[in-house]
Amino acid sequence: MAVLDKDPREEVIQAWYMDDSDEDQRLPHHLEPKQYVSLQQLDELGVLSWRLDADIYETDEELKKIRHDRNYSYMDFCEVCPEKLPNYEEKIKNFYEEHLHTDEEIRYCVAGSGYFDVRDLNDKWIRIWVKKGAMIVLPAGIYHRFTLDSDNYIKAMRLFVGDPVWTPHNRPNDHLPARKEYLKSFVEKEAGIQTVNAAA
Ligand SMILES: CSCCC(=O)/C(O)=C/O
Ligand SMILES: [Fe+2]
Repeated sequence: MAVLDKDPREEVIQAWYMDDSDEDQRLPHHLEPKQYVSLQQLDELGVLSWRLDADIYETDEELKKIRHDRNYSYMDFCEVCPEKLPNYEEKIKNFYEEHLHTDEEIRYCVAGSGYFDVRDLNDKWIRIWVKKGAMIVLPAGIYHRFTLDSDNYIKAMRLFVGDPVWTPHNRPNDHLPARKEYLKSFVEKEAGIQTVNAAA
């Protein structure tokens, strides 16, 4: 019997559908019963992920290759805690406003942990828990938000193609080309599947 190895990403990235409660945003907000979302399902939404060795990010060849292949020329760090992040309270509030960007949001958690929430195609919230070693890419045009978890600390590497643009476009902003392109990619995928089926 073939034994399937566990995907190493699952040790540092987990995702699940959220409940609607107004309780503290830093709690997990699982549905009852819990409903997990696979990395494959995230991939289908355009959310890419890797597991890297965060202890060696300065010399890591795997990170170097991802940056090279995807043209991530810009890099800095964002440490989210009151002592290190200027205007902490305002930033925390803004990160949790539902928004989109006109470019990918690329984050590599090198310490701590946090939640990136993304909307699925039925507009339901999926909570993505990233821990040390998790790198994720949220595609341009996806509605999302970020919050710390109850450990209250994350240090994330931020990557970007060229000069960074961090502008959040709060929902609703459906007229933006990035949003339209994001939604169009699903129509195209669907059409592609139908073309393959018709040819079979
Ligand atoms: C962990 S990085 C802070 C969150 C952030 O940069 C962002 O843009 C959230 O959408
Ligand atoms: Fe964002």
